[in-house]
Amino acid sequence: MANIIKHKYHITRQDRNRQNKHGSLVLWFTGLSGSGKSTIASKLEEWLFKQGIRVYALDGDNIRSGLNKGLSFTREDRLENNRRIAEVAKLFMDAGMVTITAFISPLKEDREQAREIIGKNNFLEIYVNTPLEICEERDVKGFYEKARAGEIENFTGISAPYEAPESPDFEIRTEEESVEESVERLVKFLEQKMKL
Ligand SMILES: Nc1ncnc2c1ncn2[C@@H]1O[C@H](COP(=O)(O)OS(=O)(=O)O)[C@@H](OP(=O)(O)O)[C@H]1O
Ligand SMILES: Nc1ncnc2c1ncn2[C@@H]1O[C@H](COP(=O)(O)OP(=O)(O)O)[C@@H](O)[C@H]1O
Repeated sequence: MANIIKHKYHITRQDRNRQNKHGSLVLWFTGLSGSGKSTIASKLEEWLFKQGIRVYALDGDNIRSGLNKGLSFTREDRLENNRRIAEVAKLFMDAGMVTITAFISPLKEDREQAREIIGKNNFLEIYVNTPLEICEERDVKGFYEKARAGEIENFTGISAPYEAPESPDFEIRTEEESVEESVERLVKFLEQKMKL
């Protein structure tokens, strides 16, 4: 980096964690469109917030319509989308938040890049494993129908790939459990992973 000299600030993530009385990390949700990422992430955020935990969820609404406005769904832009999300998630984590991200992050390279930026000890991969047929049946936004009709190109699962995580830290099968059950399991998992 040319002519950039970092100023050393003195309040550390550990100082913030101590003040908050809980740790901070990133819960990185991945899954197809309509798999349930936003629904579960939002309920988890609500649950943690009500417990007094500092939590923030990054989702399409606050990223693709703001910071990442202008990025498309080509491979190159998705990788860049996920890179910026990971950098933002890292800042939130450093600020002491339990940080939740809910993006498709379709390829292993998207998630590996995020893990590298955030740091492997702070990164939990949460795979919302809902079969394509079910996502398509739900078709929450009507995008699958459009993608099948060729009206949306590079649509994940239809005309662009999704690589399922091989060994996620946590897996959710939404055809087998309710949102409430997933959140309950996630909270127990988090309690084991960090001091909440
Ligand atoms: N071509 C294509 N493929 C997949 N998804 C599409 C596409 N075009 C628009 N959308 C809508 O954008 C949401 C996915 O954006 P993400 O930022 O999560 O995607 S990615 O991680 O960069 O792959 C996704 O939202 P979710 O349904 O919340 O996953 C879609 O509603
Ligand atoms: N067990 C479940 N967990 C999560 N979502 C579910 C479940 N069962 C049905 N759904 C529905 O599936 C849809 C998932 O949509 P959404 O959360 O927007 O997915 P994504 O963010 O992955 O695109 C919602 O309409 C939700 O109500």
